[in-house]
Amino acid sequence: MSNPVTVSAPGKINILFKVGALQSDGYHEVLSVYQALDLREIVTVTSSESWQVTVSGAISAEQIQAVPTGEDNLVVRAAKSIAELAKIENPHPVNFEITKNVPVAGGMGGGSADAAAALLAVDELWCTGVDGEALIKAAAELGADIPFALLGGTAIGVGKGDHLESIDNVARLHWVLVPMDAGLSTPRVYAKLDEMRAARGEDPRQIPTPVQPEQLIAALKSGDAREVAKNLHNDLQEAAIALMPELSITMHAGLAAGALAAMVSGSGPTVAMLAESQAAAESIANHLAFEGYIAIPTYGPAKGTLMEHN
Ligand SMILES: C[C@@](CO)(OP(=O)(O)O)[C@H](O)COP(=O)(O)OP(=O)(O)OC[C@H]1O[C@@H](n2ccc(N)nc2=O)[C@H](O)[C@@H]1O
Ligand SMILES: Nc1ncnc2c1ncn2[C@@H]1O[C@H](COP(=O)(O)OP(=O)(O)O)[C@@H](O)[C@H]1O
Repeated sequence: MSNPVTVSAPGKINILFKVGALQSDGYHEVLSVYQALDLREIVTVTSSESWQVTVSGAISAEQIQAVPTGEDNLVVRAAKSIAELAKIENPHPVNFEITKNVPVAGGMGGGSADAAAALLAVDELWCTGVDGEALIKAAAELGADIPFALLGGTAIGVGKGDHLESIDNVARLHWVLVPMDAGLSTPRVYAKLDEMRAARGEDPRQIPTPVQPEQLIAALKSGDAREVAKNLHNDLQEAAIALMPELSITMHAGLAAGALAAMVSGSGPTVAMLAESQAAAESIANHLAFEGYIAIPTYGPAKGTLMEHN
């Protein structure tokens, strides 16, 4: 029996998210400025008699129950893609213990982080030696956000969000995250955006390719959170708010509590609020908690997928 392997991977926010044209495969061309956050998922893998997934963590019991524990969990699919890459016909079953710190179905890539951690952990457990490029390709096939969960830091993603270029020397940003009780389905939010675009006479298949956000990149390097705040934008936000109107109330509560800006994270419904400093993030989180919100202060950029001390 081999020793357990533990790997951690970060949740993310999209500091900027532009949605271009709907493609024939049902995906949209996007431009995403991702930032990995210091909120990490931890996945421990052990050889087992059968495939098993257990989920625990700092998030609510309802959220934990929303995570599938069968073959449809991304960690099991990740292991099977490693087996395929390494040409292992009858892979030895794996027990996965997932410790979640990222809100579920919140637009923060928690499932993608679990998958990224599982790819690395199973690769190590089975000693397959699948190399970096093959691993990244397998990641992209499992989900558009998984290559970024492997990479971490701050990066621009184009294509489906999976063609990545790191942005170096990004100053630390302090965020407050407010998860909602219910989740939003990613495909549903994209479909709602297409519907809203069509209703105002835009053809969702003819949206121009998003341009490089030079001003945002300069602001990220300058360390001026106020400049970053001016350049936050998420094309999916209007669709997420249309599906869950109370998001506007949460965003206003964040601004009233002192946030420089508030936006829906990715496909939502988590709201990400940018703070001027760590002290400001803690103060905003305290104000919001007093009003009954769950509010999590954190920061980015954080490291990508990492082996923990095994
Ligand atoms: C919106 C974003 C922003 O980072 O993530 P979340 O905020 O949900 O975490 C991503 O684009 C989601 O990435 P991810 O959740 O990995 O997507 P996938 O599993 O590959 O795809 C789920 C579904 O989302 C839609 N999808 C995803 C990516 C993309 N570029 N265009 C799309 O239209 C498709 O309907 C697809 O079937
Ligand atoms: N390991 C996993 N963790 C969370 N969700 C998972 C996992 N595997 C599959 N899922 C499914 O993926 C959906 C999206 O979850 P998640 O990645 O947390 O959110 P988002 O795509 O909004 O960032 C969930 O509703 C859940 O059913």
